[in-house]
Amino acid sequence: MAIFDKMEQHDYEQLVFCQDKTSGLKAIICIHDTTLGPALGGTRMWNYATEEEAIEDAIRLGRGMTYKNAAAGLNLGGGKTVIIGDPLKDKNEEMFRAFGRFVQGLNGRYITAEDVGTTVADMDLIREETDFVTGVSPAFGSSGNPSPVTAYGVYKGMKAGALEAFGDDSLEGKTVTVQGVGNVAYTLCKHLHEEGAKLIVSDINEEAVQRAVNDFGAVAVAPNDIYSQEADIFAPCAMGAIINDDTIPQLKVKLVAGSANNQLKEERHGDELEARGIVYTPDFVINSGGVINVADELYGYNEERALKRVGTIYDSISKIFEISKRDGIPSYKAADRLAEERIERVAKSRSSFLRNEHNIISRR
Ligand SMILES: NC(=O)c1ccc[n+]([C@@H]2O[C@H](COP(=O)([O-])OP(=O)(O)OC[C@H]3O[C@@H](n4cnc5c(N)ncnc54)[C@H](O)[C@@H]3O)[C@@H](O)[C@H]2O)c1
Ligand SMILES: CC(C)C[C@H](N)C(=O)O
Repeated sequence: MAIFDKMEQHDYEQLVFCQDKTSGLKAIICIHDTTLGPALGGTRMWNYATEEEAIEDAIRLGRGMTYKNAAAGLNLGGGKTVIIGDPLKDKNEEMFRAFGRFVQGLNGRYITAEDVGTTVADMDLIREETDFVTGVSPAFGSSGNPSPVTAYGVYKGMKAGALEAFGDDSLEGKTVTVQGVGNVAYTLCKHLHEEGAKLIVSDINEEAVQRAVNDFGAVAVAPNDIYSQEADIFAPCAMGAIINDDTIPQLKVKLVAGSANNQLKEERHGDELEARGIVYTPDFVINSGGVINVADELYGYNEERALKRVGTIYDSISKIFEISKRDGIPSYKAADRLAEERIERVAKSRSSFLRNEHNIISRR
């Protein structure tokens, strides 16, 4: 793998490889772009089959955070970490503390939080070693687990998507297929159930499926059968690249709206959804509730302020559909444009300020 070629392709700033023999830590921190501010993005722990797969995930996710933070109007750049290992078997205290020391070594260029496979308890361990972590226990004045807030944002964004797809933003009576009923999707299912939606769920974890069946009357299907269900909305809430050549022809829905990062395997899959008349709510906009919530900690966490801002995901998704129609481009491109234009504007205006400008870290 030609790593510098890859970094050059999408203009990545920095990849940091972190190794600690005692704890077994093998982590890759990707800092994609810090034009808007320090790179904020979660830490994913996953049992990657190869190191190449881990690097690929880190860089795709890191770039996604640049776009997410920019589109959300945050003064933050984008980055992400992947830790190679099984989150159910390989975690230990020393691992997260060693990771925290690596984060501290970056002196604020990167700020971490939760992602798939990591929890508030892991963030508390990281906090023992660094100031640059969010999503730690509320007892430390933090916002805690970002997942329920992400779910609230996805719910709001799904309603905006429903308005576009069905001409009405009510989800009552709609059938929603949910792929992966983990931390985010469990709360999403709760909102959908409360509004009167019917749920069809799949997960590779049988316990997670059972919980959704028991708590929300969801119908369970096998993981590979989730795409072909007769439904109105598909909510991908597990891993990325699930909108691809195999899955698109199976979809019978009119709307794709879920929390997973990097849902489109390639950009052309966004074009394909558009061509088939399936409305797509861009992933990094609809799932930005968690990062908006943890970013609020950098100003001294205020729940009311954070939730109010997360609620505006409805308007952001609607705005993307407007740009999409105005410019005659698919929604994923409209979202990219929104983020890229903001980064360009800020980069231009910054050139007229002094180097020690007002920034989020200096205000902590
Ligand atoms: N947690 C957040 O605040 C947040 C914020 C933004 C985006 N996201 C993204 O949302 C997605 C879900 O995050 P989460 O925090 O809920 O993670 P999670 O690990 O709690 O949940 C993911 C669930 O997906 C299941 N899963 C994995 N592969 C599957 C497959 N092939 N088919 C069906 N189920 C499968 C897992 O068993 C798990 O239950 C991830 O892509 C994550 O990056 C999360
Ligand atoms: C900063 C975190 C809340 C990041 C989150 N896992 C996301 O992908 O947005």
